[in-house]
Amino acid sequence: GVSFKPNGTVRIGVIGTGGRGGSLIENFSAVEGVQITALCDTVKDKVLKQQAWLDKAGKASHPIALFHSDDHAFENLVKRDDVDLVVVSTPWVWHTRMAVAAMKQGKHVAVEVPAARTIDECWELVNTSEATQRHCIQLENCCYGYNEMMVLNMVRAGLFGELTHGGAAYNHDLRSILFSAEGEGEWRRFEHLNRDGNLYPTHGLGPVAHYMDVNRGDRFDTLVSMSSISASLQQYRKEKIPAGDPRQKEVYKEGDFNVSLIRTVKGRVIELEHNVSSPQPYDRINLIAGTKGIFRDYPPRIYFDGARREDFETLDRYKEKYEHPLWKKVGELAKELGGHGGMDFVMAYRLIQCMKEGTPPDIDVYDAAAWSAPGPLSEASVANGSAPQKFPDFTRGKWQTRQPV
Ligand SMILES: NC(=O)c1ccc[n+]([C@@H]2O[C@H](COP(=O)([O-])OP(=O)(O)OC[C@H]3O[C@@H](n4cnc5c(N)ncnc54)[C@H](O)[C@@H]3O)[C@@H](O)[C@H]2O)c1
Repeated sequence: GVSFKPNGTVRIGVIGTGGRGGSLIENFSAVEGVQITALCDTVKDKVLKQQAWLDKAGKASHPIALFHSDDHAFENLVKRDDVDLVVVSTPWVWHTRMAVAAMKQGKHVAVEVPAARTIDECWELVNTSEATQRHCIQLENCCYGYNEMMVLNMVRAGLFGELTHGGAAYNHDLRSILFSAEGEGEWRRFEHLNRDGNLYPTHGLGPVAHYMDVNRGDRFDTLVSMSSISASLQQYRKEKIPAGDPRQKEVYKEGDFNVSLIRTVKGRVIELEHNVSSPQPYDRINLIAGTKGIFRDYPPRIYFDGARREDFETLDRYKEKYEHPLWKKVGELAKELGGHGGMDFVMAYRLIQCMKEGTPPDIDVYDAAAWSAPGPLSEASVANGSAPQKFPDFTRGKWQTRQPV
């Protein structure tokens, strides 16, 4: 809830200029009043490629500082006095370290998902953000999707009545990406070697947490989790990767399908799934239900108590009234730019709006910690026969008085 000095121009330093970093650079630099002033990656060519893109797009009228000497070059980027906001888009093991370094140098930081991989890292983010009074924003773009924002509006208008349960997932067939020779294939498959749980909880969970005012009137309390056997990556590898390839020797601990149940302090329940290994269509579930109705996504459909028909209907007849004002305002440009159907630009636009006005962001360090925590908590539950795990109260009691987004 900490406001800060408004920024006329928001000067951004980006750490990690790979696939996602490039897309974030494109979306942030499309927002008026943004300057990308510094770029960092361990691969020099990736930094140069982004610099060339900014140059060609006419967005490099100011000098851009480049860092690519080694794994710790980011420590020099975060020290610069021409950076207001640091964006972190690196492999997961680096997220917390980089976010903490940025805040300690007086910068707000926007970090890719998940912001943390362990409960200790979650606390490190919270403690550092509180001590430095700098914001740690988790870049959860799915909170800015068209359906998610419209449904949030409908929840606020009371259409679903008292909320009782939700559903969330990251079900995405990443097999070819996990075995690719570049990009995420260089690091993401390794997360499957020694971990078994929900490795990527925030895309599905963030929007449901917003519907339920988690950390702002309610709070995640307990989690139980179960994982299936690990089979699909081995099968895929057998079919697609040459016999002598060293990857044939890898042993994957991560089960193909992980399912967790989260109970909130107010007694609501969220079912949370993770599956990046099986052949399947993309699905974040995105379900919210209450005493008056239910919405579920993929495909989007809605049902309200008292409807004459017994089946779900589409969202169409609700769009005029409930389309979110942010989508009304920048939706056309967002769709033109295209990142994940436009949600990436809406997120960038909204975050820059907060940075310009000096107002607290929609997703703060308490959300970053609570939405990332199902990663380590599900691992602990799976390792202990699905035993319940308690969420720490990262807000230290403030969830009871914090106002909804
Ligand atoms: N929100 C979304 O929709 C979305 C989509 C894709 C990826 N992501 C997230 O974005 C992050 C990056 O993913 P990606 O797909 O771009 O992966 P990537 O492998 O393409 O990019 C990561 C980059 O980080 C660089 N890097 C690694 N260690 C570094 C260090 N110490 N200092 C500086 N740079 C370093 C790598 O060289 C690489 O260029 C991940 O956390 C991923 O989960 C989010």
